[in-house]
Amino acid sequence: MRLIAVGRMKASPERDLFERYAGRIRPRLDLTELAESKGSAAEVRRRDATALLACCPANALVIALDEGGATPDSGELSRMLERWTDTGRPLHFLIGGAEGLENRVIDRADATLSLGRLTWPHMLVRGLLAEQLYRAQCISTGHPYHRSARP
Ligand SMILES: C[S@@+](CC[C@H](N)C(=O)[O-])C[C@H]1O[C@@H](n2cnc3c(N)ncnc32)[C@H](O)[C@@H]1O
Repeated sequence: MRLIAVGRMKASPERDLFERYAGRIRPRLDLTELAESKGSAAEVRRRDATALLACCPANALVIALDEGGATPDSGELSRMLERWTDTGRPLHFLIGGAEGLENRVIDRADATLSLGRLTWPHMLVRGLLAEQLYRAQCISTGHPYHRSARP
């Protein structure tokens, strides 16, 4: 599994959060960081989109992180992750930069995923995603990390 994200993360609490959970995911979640683009908002979105898409091979199953994407609960995400994994295609998760994702990225994506309607800082989204992927795997394997009080 690969995460492709705009921006280079310095040593920070956000980086610690990402590494804590990314290190627990199997197979590991590899990170590709892209340099922040410069220019107008539209140029930044276009350059980010070009760079993100260039990292996705034709056979990749692309999941774009976007506020307007699908909003599964953790159990549903667990089942989605199982289905994506079962395709045998390499999973590529994409996180945009400060200007968000151009429509080209959404159009290429096989799925979109929202972490809620609130806009999160893109560096924090990495850690949130890694935690949810780890949680999804724990649900699939019955690991007690995930506790659900709901049916
Ligand atoms: C700071 S946000 C960009 C906000 C931008 N104004 C927009 O409308 O997309 C940077 C990136 O973080 C991710 N992101 C932020 N909040 C998110 C959320 N609630 N769900 C999923 N992804 C999110 C998306 O990939 C987004 O492109």
